[in-house]
Amino acid sequence: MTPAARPPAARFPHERFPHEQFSGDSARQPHRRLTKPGVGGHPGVGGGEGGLGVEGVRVEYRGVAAVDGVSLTVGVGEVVAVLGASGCGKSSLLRAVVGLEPLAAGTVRWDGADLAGVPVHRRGFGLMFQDGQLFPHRDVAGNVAFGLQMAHVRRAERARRVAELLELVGLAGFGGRAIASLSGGEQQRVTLARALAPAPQLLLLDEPLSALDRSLRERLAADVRAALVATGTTALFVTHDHDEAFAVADRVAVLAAGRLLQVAAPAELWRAPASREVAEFLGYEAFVRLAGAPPVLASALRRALGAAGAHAPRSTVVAAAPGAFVVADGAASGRVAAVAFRRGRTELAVDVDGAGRVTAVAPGPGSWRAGDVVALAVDPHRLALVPAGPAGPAGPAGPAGPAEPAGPAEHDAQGPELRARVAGG
Ligand SMILES: Nc1ncnc2c1ncn2[C@@H]1O[C@H](COP(=O)(O)OP(=O)(O)OP(=O)(O)O)[C@@H](O)[C@H]1O
Repeated sequence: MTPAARPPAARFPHERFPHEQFSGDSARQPHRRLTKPGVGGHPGVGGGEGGLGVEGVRVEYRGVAAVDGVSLTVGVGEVVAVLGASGCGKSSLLRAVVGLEPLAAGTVRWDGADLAGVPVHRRGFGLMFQDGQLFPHRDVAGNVAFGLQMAHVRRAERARRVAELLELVGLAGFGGRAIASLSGGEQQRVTLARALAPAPQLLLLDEPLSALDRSLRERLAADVRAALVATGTTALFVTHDHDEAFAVADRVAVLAAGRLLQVAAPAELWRAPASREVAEFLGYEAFVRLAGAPPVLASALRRALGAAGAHAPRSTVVAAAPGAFVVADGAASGRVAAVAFRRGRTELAVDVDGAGRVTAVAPGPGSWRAGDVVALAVDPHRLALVPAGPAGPAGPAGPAGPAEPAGPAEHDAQGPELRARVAGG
């Protein structure tokens, strides 16, 4: 049971969360088709009128910006994850969207209409939190039916809807179970079903899985996505977990210190981070400026990129993720600093001239020891090209200096030229 499954006593007997008061209109919508409209071509994606439009939003606490000029769209039926480290302003952004936080600047629109002055309960948005805040005295079905009851949906329709949603979240037959008898993961499934029941026009999920252990989180992230897709729900999903963001979202928005650094589909974000800051945040660990790198390393990276159809100009910085270097016959080499066996593969900390210390991998266990020299091949799927920093093509050899920040634009700040070069990489 999640620690905070019990709502505060002050909320009884009305059983109504201020942030979960659904507008009658949205709650009375007939159940949406269990298919997602327009997957991959959502109206509103890329700045259209439909769905959520956040423009230049700033949230301040005592004059200090927690969210600083964020612009973002979520198209109808689209799932966007806001990904960022703790304290970067994710929850503040979400609270501003739902109307719980005043805007110091900017606008929040739905279907093109400015929501300034529209109270929380009239926005038709739903919220789901880390702690599900389920009603402990209601059974599972009673919890899922809550929003429908508030909207005076008829009993038969309610029962049909509850059964459909419980099946959708993998809890068919759980309707009569007491909340206290459920595991943490099952409780979050109930919370999801309850949040989806009134068919909110936008569902905002704030770290909904972070109270669960990692393996459960991974499974549930896939199930959350499946449920959002099946119901065609438009959603903004806040998380600090990269894997979760990549598993759940159509597009991922990277937030740091209140600023939006990049918004892109998961594969695009991984392949073409807009800046070194984004790449580091995604876990890229070594940055090599090709011009000035040791020739052996530069040509090994070039060959790997070339094999994947990517062309790297001399000025490019190549970012390498853990596992980009593989212990195998290859042109590059390095000296082993440490060895760790991890579930079916070995990870070696290897010092590579020009790249610094990298995490190289080898299949299975091995007999490497610190000080050994190992040959390294390069896995192009763990490389990315990031824009060169201010030092430019004549920059220092070895690990690259800091790259220029990408700026706050919603769009991929990398620019069409470099993106075209990495296409297929
Ligand atoms: N009510 C408040 N008063 C003052 N400062 C606040 C308030 N709420 C948030 N902050 C500050 O604003 C910044 C952003 O907070 P926010 O909760 O939005 O970040 P977050 O990315 O959601 O963090 P986490 O992942 O840890 O929940 C933090 O520095 C936080 O301390």
